[in-house]
Amino acid sequence: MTQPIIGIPCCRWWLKDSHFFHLAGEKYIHAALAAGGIPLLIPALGDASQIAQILTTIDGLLLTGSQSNIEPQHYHGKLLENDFNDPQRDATTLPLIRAAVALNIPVFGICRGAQEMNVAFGGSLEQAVHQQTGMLDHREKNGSSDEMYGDAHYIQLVAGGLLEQLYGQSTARVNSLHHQGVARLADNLQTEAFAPDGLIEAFSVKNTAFALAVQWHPEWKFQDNPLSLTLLAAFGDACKKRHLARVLKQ
Ligand SMILES: N[C@@H](CCC(=O)NCCCC(=O)O)C(=O)O
Repeated sequence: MTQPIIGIPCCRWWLKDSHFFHLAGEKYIHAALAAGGIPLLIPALGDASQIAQILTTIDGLLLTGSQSNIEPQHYHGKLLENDFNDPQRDATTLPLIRAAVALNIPVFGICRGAQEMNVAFGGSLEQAVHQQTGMLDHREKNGSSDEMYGDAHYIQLVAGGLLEQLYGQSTARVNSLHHQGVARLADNLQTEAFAPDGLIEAFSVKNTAFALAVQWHPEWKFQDNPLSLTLLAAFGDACKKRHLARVLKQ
C-alpha cells in the first residue's frame, strides 16, 4: 500500500535583503512523516482556482504554526500597527480548509493553523490574549528552544469529546507559544480542551471524519510526548483511510 500524501501549506516570508520564500518549519514535515504520510508543501500562492485540483492529490492537510498573524479583516478584528501578517497564506489556507472539510479530507491545525480553522468557518480571534483581564500569558518564555517549547500549563479535556476519547485522560500538560487565541468559536466547531483561564485550547469540526485543531505544539519533540504521539497517530490513521478510498476510486 502506498502512503497518504499530507499537504502542508507554506508561509510566504520576505527573507532579509533577499526575495519572498515559501516556507514550512521542518518539525511539521517530520510530524507528517511520523503520521505515516508523505509531506507535500503547498506554496502560499493565494490562488483559489487551484484548490479543487490540489485536493484531488492530497489525503490530509496539516496546518502549521507561524509567527505571522491572520489579517484581522478576516474576522472583523481591528487593524493593528506593525502587525506581522501573511495575506497570501491567509488567501491560500482559508478557502483550502473550507474545501478540505467539505470533502471530508482530514485536517490537523496547529497554533496559527488552529486559528485559521476557526476563522475559516466564521469564528473570531482575541488579538492579544495576555492583555485581557484574568487571562494567562500564553506567549513563549525567553530562552533556548527547549525552554520556549517547554511545558507551560495544563489543559482540561472536554468529557466525551474526540480528544478525550483518543487520549483516554481528562487533563494534559502542553507548551504555549501564541499571543492570539479563539475569541468566538465558529458555529460548526466544538470545544475539545480548555486552558486554566478558560481559553479554548483545542476544538474539532462537528460531523466530519477528522478535523482537529490544537493551540499548542504537538510537533515539537513529539517522540517524547504521549499526547503528541496519540494525535499524530489519529491524524495519520484518518489520512490512511482517505488514501485507501482515493486509490481504490482510481
Ligand atoms: N501568530 C499567532 C500564532 C502563533 C504560532 O503559530 N506560533 C508558532 C511559532 C512558530 C512555530 O513553532 O511554528 C499568535 O501569536 O497567536
